[in-house]
Amino acid sequence: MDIKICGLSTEDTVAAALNGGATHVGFIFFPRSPRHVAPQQAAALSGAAKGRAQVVAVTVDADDATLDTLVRVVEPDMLQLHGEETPERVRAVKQRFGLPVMKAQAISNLADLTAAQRFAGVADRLLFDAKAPKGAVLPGGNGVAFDWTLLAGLDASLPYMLSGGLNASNVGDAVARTNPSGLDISSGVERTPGIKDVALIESFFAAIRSATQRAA
Ligand SMILES: O=C(O)c1ccccc1N[C@@H]1O[C@H](COP(=O)(O)O)[C@@H](O)[C@H]1O
Repeated sequence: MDIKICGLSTEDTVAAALNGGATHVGFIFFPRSPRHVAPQQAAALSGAAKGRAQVVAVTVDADDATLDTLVRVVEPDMLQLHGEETPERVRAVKQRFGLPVMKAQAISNLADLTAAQRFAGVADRLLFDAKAPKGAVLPGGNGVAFDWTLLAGLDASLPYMLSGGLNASNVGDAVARTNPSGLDISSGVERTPGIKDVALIESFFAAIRSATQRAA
């Protein structure tokens, strides 16, 4: 199972993610987020991940000029589009940059899952996240889970990562209920918003290990 630790901003937490077995490390490029990093900072941090994990640049309705800079400076392996991007926009981004795209879809009901099917054959992967609470500043990273039972019977024509409110206490249950091809976590391994914690990252990986051992 792929595991993405998202919203990293320090060397020690990038190292903890990689040592724990992260297959993806995510950097947030959204100025309103407490996890926002400058492209040069992400480029420096992601050096440690080269050859060990995929570097994911997370953006929200970013324009071409912003993406041009990110792709040039950070050289990510994948773009995560976490805004209101349409299938046409996803197609255009893939064509312009030649990079795989993971499209986030906010989920609060079955209609949202149906809407996600618009990206079949367009995005390389989906990321199911909870719909942001009313008044939230961020479209993701709010530490809120959605009703995982909505995923039962999902036509899994697209691989997806499960995200939204995951932490060491609930990840075992999440895996048992949804059997996703990937997991994505941000605020569940933080001490305070934007401040990742090495011990919480280690606990998260330990919880995944015991969940997968139980399932085997
Ligand atoms: O984390 C952020 O600040 C963020 C900002 C803008 C778009 C996406 C963001 N994070 C993504 O949100 C999900 C879930 O986060 P959490 O575990 O519930 O805190 C994760 O995919 C991040 O990539």
